[in-house]
Amino acid sequence: MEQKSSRNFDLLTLGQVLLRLSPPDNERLSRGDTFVKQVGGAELNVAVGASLLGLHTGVISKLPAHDIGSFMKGKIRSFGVSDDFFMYDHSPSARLGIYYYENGAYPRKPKVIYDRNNSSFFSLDINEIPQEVYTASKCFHTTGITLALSEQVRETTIEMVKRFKAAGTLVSFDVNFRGNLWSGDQARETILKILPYVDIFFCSEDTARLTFLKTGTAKEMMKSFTEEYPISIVASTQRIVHSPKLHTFGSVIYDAARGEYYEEEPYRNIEVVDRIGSGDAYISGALYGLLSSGGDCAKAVAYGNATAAVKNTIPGDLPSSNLDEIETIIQAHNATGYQSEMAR
Ligand SMILES: O=C(O)C(=O)C[C@H](O)[C@H](O)CO
Repeated sequence: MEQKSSRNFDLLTLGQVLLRLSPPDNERLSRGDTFVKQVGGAELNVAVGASLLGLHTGVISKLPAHDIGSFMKGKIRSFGVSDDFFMYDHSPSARLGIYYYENGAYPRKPKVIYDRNNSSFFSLDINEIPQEVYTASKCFHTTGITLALSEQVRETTIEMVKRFKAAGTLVSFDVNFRGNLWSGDQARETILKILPYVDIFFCSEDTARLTFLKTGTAKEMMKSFTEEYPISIVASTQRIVHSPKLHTFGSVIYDAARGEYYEEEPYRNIEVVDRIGSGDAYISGALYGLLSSGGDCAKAVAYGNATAAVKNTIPGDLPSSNLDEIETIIQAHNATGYQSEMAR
């Protein structure tokens, strides 16, 4: 796995930053008088998680040039994530994407309502992205959410993926399939166009089967991506939902150059408070593991699993663990097998 040490950033992510509005406690979206403001967006979540672990990260995005944009910018900076590559929309109709989230409580499911169409990010054009971005970072990460947003954003993203790859940047991509943004067929058709440029690929077993129509075991499917495309690393997370508030989380990583799979005992009996963003937290930990070690997949599994497991226990989209916390949790996980013992 090649890393260019002269690059200023370890990780740049591309995506829409979203304002999340949730009624407090278990109140419903259709009732109540108050919303809690939170900050989200899959690619921002990854940049925040990796920054808290110690990587130098930034987000490439487009925000409205008004107070709501400033609120987001302040929040993002407070996590040490750079706004060097923010573009601003000065038009009178500039707006930030919003999503409304209602917490679930068994047997009522959680609810997501997007209000993001035609927000400022949707006008992101390849010509407004500064050329220096393509050589600014060791790794570039984006997701299927960004590709799903609009034709304009899709074209910009595909072109950026190609330019980052051509500039020698490691390209990381998470399918992150959202059925409320596009269909499986649309996702497959689009993502297959960028897989020739992807180095690190995050794809769940369900998505491999349902979206990419793969068959076989989870490990066979992971390997098959690397046989069809020049992908170096495939990571797949696994979640078992024992009850709405009690989950098991683990992952497998396949290293194509070594022809080896890496996995560890999963985290069991996670007390889930808010699972949103835990997949992104996993990616932040896995990329930290890879980028801080020159491609050690065992480290990626350990840091990815621990960062995701902890995120599940915290409200909001963003990870909040620093390196000390994650390393303490990894040590406890390895030494005592506490989570494993509890399940036996
Ligand atoms: O759903 C989206 O598009 C978001 O980006 C909001 C959340 O932060 C994201 O889903 C978590 O992965």
